[in-house]
Amino acid sequence: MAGLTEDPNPVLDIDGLLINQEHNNTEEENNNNNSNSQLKDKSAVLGKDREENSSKNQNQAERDMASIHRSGSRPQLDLSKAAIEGNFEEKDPTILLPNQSDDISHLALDIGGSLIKLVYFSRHEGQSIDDKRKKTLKERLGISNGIRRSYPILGGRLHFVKFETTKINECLDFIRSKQLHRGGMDSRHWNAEAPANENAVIKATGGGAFKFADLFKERLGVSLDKEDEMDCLVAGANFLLKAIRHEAFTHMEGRKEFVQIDHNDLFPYLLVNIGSGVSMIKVDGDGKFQRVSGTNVGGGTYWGLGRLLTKCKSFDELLELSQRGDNSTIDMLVGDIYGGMDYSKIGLSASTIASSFGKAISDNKELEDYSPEDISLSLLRMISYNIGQIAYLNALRFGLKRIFFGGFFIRGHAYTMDTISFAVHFWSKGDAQAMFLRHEGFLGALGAFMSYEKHGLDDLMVHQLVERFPMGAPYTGGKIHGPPLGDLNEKISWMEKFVLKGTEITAPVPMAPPPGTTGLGGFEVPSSKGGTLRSDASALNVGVLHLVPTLEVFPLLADPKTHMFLLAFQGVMHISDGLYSVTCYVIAPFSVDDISYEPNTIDLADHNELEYWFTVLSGHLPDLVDKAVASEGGTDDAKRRGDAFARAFSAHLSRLIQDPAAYGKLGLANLLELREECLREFQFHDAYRSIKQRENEASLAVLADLFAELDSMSEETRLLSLIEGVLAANIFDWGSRACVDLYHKGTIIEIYRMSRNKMQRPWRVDDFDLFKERMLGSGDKKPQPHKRALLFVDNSGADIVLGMLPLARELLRRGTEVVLVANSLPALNDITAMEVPDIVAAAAKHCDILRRAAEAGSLLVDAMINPSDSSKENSTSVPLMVVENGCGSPCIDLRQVSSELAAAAKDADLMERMHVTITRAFDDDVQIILEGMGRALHTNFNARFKCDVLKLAMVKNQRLAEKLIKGNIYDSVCRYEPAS
Ligand SMILES: CC(C)(COP(=O)(O)O)[C@@H](O)C(=O)NCCC(=O)O
Ligand SMILES: [Mn+2]
Repeated sequence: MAGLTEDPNPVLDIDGLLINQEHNNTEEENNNNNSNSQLKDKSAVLGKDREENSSKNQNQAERDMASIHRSGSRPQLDLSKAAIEGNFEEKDPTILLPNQSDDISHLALDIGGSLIKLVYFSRHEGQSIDDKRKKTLKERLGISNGIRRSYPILGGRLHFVKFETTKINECLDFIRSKQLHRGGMDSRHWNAEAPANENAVIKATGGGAFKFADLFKERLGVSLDKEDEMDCLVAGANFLLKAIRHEAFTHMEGRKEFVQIDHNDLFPYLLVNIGSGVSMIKVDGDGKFQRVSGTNVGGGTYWGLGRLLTKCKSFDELLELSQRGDNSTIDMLVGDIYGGMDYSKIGLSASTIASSFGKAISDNKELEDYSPEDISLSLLRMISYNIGQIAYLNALRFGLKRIFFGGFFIRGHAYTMDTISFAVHFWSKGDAQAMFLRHEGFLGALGAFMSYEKHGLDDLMVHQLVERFPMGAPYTGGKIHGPPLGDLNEKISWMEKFVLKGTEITAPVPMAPPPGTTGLGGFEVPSSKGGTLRSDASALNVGVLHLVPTLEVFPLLADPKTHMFLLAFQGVMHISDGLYSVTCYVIAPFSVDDISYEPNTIDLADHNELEYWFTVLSGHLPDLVDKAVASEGGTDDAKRRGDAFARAFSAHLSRLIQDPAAYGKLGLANLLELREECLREFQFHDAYRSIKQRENEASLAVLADLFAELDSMSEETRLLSLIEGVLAANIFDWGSRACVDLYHKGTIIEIYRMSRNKMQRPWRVDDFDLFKERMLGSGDKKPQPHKRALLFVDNSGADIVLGMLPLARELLRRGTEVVLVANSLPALNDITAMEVPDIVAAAAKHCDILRRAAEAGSLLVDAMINPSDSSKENSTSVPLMVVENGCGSPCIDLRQVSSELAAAAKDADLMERMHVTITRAFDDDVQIILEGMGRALHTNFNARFKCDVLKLAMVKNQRLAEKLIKGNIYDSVCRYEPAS
């Protein structure tokens, strides 16, 4: 690559643009001061560019808006026929939107003795724009529009909210403010199309469904349709255990571990629901269960006795007291009886509780002489152990190995869970396992929701559910969680108030010490006791469940357990060249549960890793906020949102450092995605917009020269040069602190050149020779090119323009169809699927191969230079296509990708005919190329595929380089793995 790296080609120098935004600002200021003539010259070029770009920017802005709508983050309101309901004089009257169909909501309730639990559904259909590219792509990939089912859940969200039963009026206000009681349901059927009606019915379970029926009728005009509590508990638990990936977990000695439940081996199990009282239910299948036992000593007992004995005002206060208690002052321990010794013969340590509250009989003390903290702890342990023990005995009675505990007694309280686990472990001698559920308190409400006919929930599969944790969601509803949040403005005000109050969600949280051990001797104090107890609000670790029926598992993930379901056998058998070839019909919708794929490479269960990445992300925050605010014009509104975003994201980090498993299993990819989602929540839809645009323009300006140089090379030199180009250009990464620091030191082209100069082989991971052999063969043997290549592209600017596009061009030249796979939504400076066609169109001006391929892939619909050409259907080239990947993150979890991408991963010709020849797997025809740190290192580094895969990335973080490849920052990874 002599020209680009050594010769100062004049074309390369036309863009002296500095890529750092702050740097540009400084540049402009310097110009104003006339203090730097060199910079002044550059600024002149900049100014001209800006004028020329203003109309382009406008187009871009329009497209961006389209993309925003597509993300579904800003539902469009249909205000036609809007009317104020009730009293016009009222302060905040309810406004009815009869024609609003985008956000229809449906509701089910579980009204218990102490808490009301609500599950409600809001529809947010993605407003996908079906442009010509998409339509042609759908035809080509054989994607039908018929994925939609007749059920109402087409895409929407399930929300989980709770209120104290004593504050039922707040609950009613909440339902009214969100119009949840007008969800369009006739007497029994849940019907999204039905108009709001007078005889609306809401499904409800729990004793309060009877007690408060009149109040609901009076206040909301709705009837409560009562559902059996046990039916609901079981339906809710079965749904959660089947549909939510990280729903069940164990909790021992302060450690939470998620359990992967095999759906084929879920039943039978024991469900222990700890509410005011306790029910124990043997569950044998969907709708198949039996209440086998229970105990009247439950959550109500703890709260009732606790209130009498300590004068506490709330359940949470009582629980909080227990954190600071010492039960040995009041419980009689084995050591008290045996003079401080263990009763080792029967395995009881000195600290085992021999008799709860037993010391009170011999002490000459009154109630006032015991501390409320000690009483609370003693009571909590007494009740938790008792429940654990009875549960185990029932499991033993029916030969059940698994016991799931739910109900709001647990409240995510680590000490309670440890105590129950300890009892089960102790009495079963480790044979049975106590498991807990993240949605522990919502089993009944979910079950009530599922009792609507045709709710569509039980059709959903794990990969169609995405859980998001917007700020405010877990805190919504009732005084204990703050007011119901109506809009962004309210959310921001609430965040501001929250911080002013100095409540724990934003307070700096000390790094938790590594968990200690309890010891096996007996009922010791579990180690999770102590430290700060989170408020009930923040302990409600459930997010909003997004139901996305279009998501699919990436079909090329390899897994030995993956099985295809043979639906019909064609019975054709023929012998050719000594090979038996059997053709059969196959439908292969394998379930994600069969896959042992783990997207994350870095395990954040390692506390050192967790601490490191949290520090890195906190460090990025100020800079990110600056970029985000600038991307929205730096207005006061943007600044306020920027501030709220920073607070919200810090609050998430604080929450997660305290309890890393709070939102489910946590990997680095989840953290990086959480940051993007949090930006979107505060309506920053593309923080790096202008940076991306500038880098694209600078790179496109030198592309023709790059093509000319590449074309003058031999096939072998060119292939090496192309891979070097991809690795070198991956340096343009605004998510890496080191790289951003580097951008202050030079122009795009200078940095690109420097990066190319450092590309000498061998790279730290270097499978290039293997890749070359697959591409070019060895000796006289010329291999068959892949039929199709999927290129997972990463960053905008040089990365796509000077790295991935030239590689795509090479593959096209060799007769391989190319699919560029790009993000659905922005993340850092990653290119999105929406932006790629413009880049391709600009590049196609310099290159016939790209132009013909883009035409063949219908990419040049609007941007085509010669409109008459674009109608030519019979292009001779293999096509270049673009698909969105279904994500808005710098990483990719291949268990949940867009249906477009899934379709592109299947061999279109063969799959269309729905048959494969088993002598040759269709996957052999496909090759995938994963590019960038996020997609090839942080995630998928260890993933195995059914097809050939090339993983390319520059490592832009010193710690990751040391850890993953025993190398250094800026080392390169070129990993080639033939189909497995
Ligand atoms: C966010 C990223 C994964 C993006 O990398 P890319 O996929 O663009 O190569 C990467 O920039 C990253 O891991 N950054 C955080 C660490 C750091 O600042 O060094
Ligand atoms: Mn990136």
